[in-house]
Amino acid sequence: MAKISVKNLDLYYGEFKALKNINIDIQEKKVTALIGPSGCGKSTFLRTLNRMNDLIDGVRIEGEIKLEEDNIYHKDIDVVALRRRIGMVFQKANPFPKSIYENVAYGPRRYGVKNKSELDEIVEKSLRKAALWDEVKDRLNKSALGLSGGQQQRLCIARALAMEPEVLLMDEPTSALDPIATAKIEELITELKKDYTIVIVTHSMQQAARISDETAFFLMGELIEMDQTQKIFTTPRDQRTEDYVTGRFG
Ligand SMILES: Nc1ncnc2c1ncn2[C@@H]1O[C@H](COP(=O)(O)OP(=O)(O)OP(=O)(O)O)[C@@H](O)[C@H]1O
Repeated sequence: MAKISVKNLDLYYGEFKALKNINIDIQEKKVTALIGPSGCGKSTFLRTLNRMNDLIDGVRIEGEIKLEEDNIYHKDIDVVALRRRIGMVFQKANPFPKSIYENVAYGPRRYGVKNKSELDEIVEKSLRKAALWDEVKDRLNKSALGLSGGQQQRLCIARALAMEPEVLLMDEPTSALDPIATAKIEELITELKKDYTIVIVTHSMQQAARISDETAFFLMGELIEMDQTQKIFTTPRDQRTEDYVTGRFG
């Protein structure tokens, strides 16, 4: 089933057309990988899904994106509520300079959860889901900035999960991490897709092949091809996809 459905999407930065007539269905509770050479529009596309591009001056968007039945660019949509439903994790882990506990409790508290035991429960549940609880349970009140890079990234995932999103957007979440920390995040993503729909931008084709169910290949603002990951990496339909996944360009 399509969780997000994108129809005839164009995006302009001023005069520059960065996305050209994109049509994609993103499947519920699957991992969808976005791949393609630098500058092809992967991050721009990812950001259209929870309207993060709204924050950039001069951006114009045409076309339609639906989250289930809701048109997310409809003028009456509550963007804050939308971003609760579609959470995001960035390339560089960006914990707040606060305690581990406060990083996770921050969002729920802002949305009105005041009760301490309720917050404790959300914090524990989110950290467990992010496979971080065992490593931090004895130092919840220590600064998040004292964690390793990989732990910080899992904390950012826990912070996103605390908002109980339906979709998680990840923009190159492991590109700043070593292989062991990367493997942990990949394992976590595979676990999380049981409950969440995940869209991940990655520069690593090995990573896309390891963790995603569907892969979309972008080139110069166009979606060239999208299919089951295995198909994209073994028998793609388009010559340009084949050239890219076999390393002949990019
Ligand atoms: N804020 C912006 N203003 C103007 N142009 C932008 C802006 N952000 C991105 N672009 C342009 O849009 C195009 C797509 O950029 P985008 O960052 O989405 O590509 P990408 O595939 O994610 O690249 P990378 O893999 O290097 O992160 C590029 O030509 C880029 O220069």
